[in-house]
Amino acid sequence: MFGRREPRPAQQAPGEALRLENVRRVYGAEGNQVVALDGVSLSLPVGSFTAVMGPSGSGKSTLLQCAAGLDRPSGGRVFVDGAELTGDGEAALTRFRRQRIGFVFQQFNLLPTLNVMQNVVLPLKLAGRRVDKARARAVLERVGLGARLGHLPSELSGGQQQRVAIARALVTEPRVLFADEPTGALDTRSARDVLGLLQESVRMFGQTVVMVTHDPVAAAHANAVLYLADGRIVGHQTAPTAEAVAERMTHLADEVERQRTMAGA
Ligand SMILES: Nc1ncnc2c1ncn2[C@@H]1O[C@H](COP(=O)(O)OP(=O)(O)OP(=O)(O)O)[C@@H](O)[C@H]1O
Repeated sequence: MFGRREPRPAQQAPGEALRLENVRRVYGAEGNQVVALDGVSLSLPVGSFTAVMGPSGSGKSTLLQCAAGLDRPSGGRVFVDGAELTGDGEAALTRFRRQRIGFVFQQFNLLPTLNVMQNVVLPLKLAGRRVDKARARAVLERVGLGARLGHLPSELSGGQQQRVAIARALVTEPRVLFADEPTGALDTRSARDVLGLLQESVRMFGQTVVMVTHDPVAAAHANAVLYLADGRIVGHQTAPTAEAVAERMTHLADEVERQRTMAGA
């Protein structure tokens, strides 16, 4: 449970980057509750690239936020690289996040008054870590922005801004990189670049990536797809193709609709 004070020994299998045990998230007060996650358990190996898909409202963002320590589950446990996201209050959770988690948002979330280099080294500063500018520059070169270090976010395209956001997440060498609709605000070509970068970080650097997406083409860049419906994992697919993902999503939407109709009948 969150709120546990005693550190616990690692519960995970070797090579496991992320583990969720029966995670629940219930929003709202008694009598007016929404069950966003209804007992989700999963285990993802180091170096895996997983896409999370499901109909709107199925709990994808909630899953990502709970796994990344941005939100607290109502029940269940989350382990990142063997360590439990313990709940000694917000400060401990924030520290955990800064040390172990990278997060990429749909809307980039760069600080507008800081230039590219300053944005990228910010997480190191916040974590009280040594700011290694040479390393930050190397990461920015890797994402193709080595020549834009002094530019403000407003001077970059959406795709470039997202690549800065990815560099900012990678510079801390996170155990898991979470991305919530990272290509949702991008044109097709920029989206392809960003997905290529995520793939490269997995293939070349053994990064573990978990990405929420609505787009079957984006999901096909992952090694596996997890399907959510009504807060539960209802399917898993390896080596996905865009066509297979689109077909599965169509069936899933039909099935959810059918079950909701039956529940309301
Ligand atoms: N802060 C909140 N308060 C109350 N209910 C919430 C809150 N956040 C999410 N929910 C509800 O929890 C459920 C899951 O939401 P979530 O945003 O995780 O779904 P999603 O699959 O990411 O949806 P989408 O694809 O539309 O972004 C939904 O029914 C949503 O209305």
